[in-house]
Amino acid sequence: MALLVELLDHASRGSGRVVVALVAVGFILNILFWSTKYRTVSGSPVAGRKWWFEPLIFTRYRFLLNGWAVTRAGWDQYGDRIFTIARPDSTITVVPPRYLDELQNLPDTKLNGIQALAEDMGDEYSGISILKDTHLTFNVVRNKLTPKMPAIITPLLEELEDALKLELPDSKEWVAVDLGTIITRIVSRLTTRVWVGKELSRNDAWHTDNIRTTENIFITAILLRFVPPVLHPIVGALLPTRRRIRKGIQKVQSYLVPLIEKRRRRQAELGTVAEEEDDVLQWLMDGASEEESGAENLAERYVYSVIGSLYTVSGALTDCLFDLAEHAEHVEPLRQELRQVMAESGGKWERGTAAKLVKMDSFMKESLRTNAPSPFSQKRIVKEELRLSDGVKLPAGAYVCMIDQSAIGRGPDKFDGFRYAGMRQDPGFMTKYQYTSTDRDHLTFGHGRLACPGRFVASLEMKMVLAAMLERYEVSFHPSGKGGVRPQKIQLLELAFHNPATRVYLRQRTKE
Ligand code: HEM
Repeated sequence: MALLVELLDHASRGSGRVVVALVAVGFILNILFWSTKYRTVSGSPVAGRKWWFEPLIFTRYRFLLNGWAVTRAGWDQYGDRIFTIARPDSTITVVPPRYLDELQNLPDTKLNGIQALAEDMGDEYSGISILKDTHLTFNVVRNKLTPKMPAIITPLLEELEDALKLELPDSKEWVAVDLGTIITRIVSRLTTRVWVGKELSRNDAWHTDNIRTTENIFITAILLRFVPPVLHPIVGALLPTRRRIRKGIQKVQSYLVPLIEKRRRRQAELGTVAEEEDDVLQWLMDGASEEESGAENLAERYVYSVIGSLYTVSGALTDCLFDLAEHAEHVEPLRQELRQVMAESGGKWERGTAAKLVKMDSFMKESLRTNAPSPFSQKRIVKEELRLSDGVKLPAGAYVCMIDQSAIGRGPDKFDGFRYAGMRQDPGFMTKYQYTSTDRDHLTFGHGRLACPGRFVASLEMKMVLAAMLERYEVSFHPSGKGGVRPQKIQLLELAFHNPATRVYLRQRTKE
């Protein structure tokens, strides 16, 4: 945590020794050892290059410090054609959204999504390469967890109740809190409950170990992006975070390996899976290939698989709560909808409750539209040369992606939390504008064959947490409960983080 906070804190001030030193070292190494991992479409223009003769090294480091602005400039200048983004570690290719339909469902042998994800996230140096060449987690989340959503409502609510008591302030006065960290811990508990059960969801050390390991994976991935790929074996070997990841994995294995072995022994005795063990870990165990099924391998796989669930949901939830604080006019209508929906089910959260929270769904979608975690979507490695419908060729070995237009502010300017609720009143658009729906203008969950399989669970968990927060707390950026300024996110490369120094004020509501 300390290293992440340090890195982000320095980055947020735009100077600081850490970022300046890293940029300087990366810059020199890049001049000396430049190499690129990915091929590009010949003749495609480079986004953010100030003059045609500007050495590309400057464009690369402009992207590192100002990636969102470079992407925006690329979109504005070349949006409807193929262009490239020069990252410090490689050059990637941006294809326009008109190719979405023909690219979205191509098989892994032609366009590989998990390879692009792994290579962006530090590959073998962070250890995430263990996920390459397998769809185990994807299949488990899509085919097992999502259909089981009605069954996880009760355990999630029980876990949430306990987590709120532990993590949130018990005060009727305004109290300053680090909401991002609190929400990460709450989401870690919810995720653990659904993935491995109650024994670990109530284990504080488990959450700390998991969260720290995930942070070290992120830091390793980010730091490697500062230097050219030819140096990754050397820099990767020297990074202290890499050793910390190994230690973290060993800790997670020390919890999960005995659990997996215990389950296997019990299942051998009973000849069946106990009801309380019907969870994500069990489905991973059941679906694993021979090579994946060793207890240590499964435990390691768990760490990398859960990242997609933990950080995305906690980031999106924190944004929703910040949006509630900033656009407080939405709070009462959201509470009113919640009261009405809960009254219809006698105060109980039922199978259909989440779907009835149309205003909340809309608020979450608007929050995701205006706070997308990255301007890029549909990231893929081209495995064999592709000829597109208009004759353009994407070479094998290219990294291609699309721009999520809303992420770079090319959607409506104003935040309107009920925009999508309004659009859904037209019966033709009832489902098109749900939080979990994806299309060319809403790519934050991806789109097509590989679209995020966990978005339905994400939506359910987020609605539960938001409902609890609306019922029990007021949120503000100012200790008086009014006004205050929402801090800017920290942007580095194509990533955006909450500033860890951000404090939000919470106050318990008096019961209605
Ligand atoms: C707001 C929350 C979330 C966001 C914004 C998000 C976003 C994404 C995106 C952009 C992708 C890549 C899609 C593509 O390549 O086309 C993805 C993939 C994935 N997500 Fe999510 N996600 C979220 C929550 C979750 C949750 C809660 C889970 C698990 C329960 C999950 C599990 C996965 C998995 C397994 C993949 C596939 C990785 C692979 O290709 O194997 N996500 N997600």
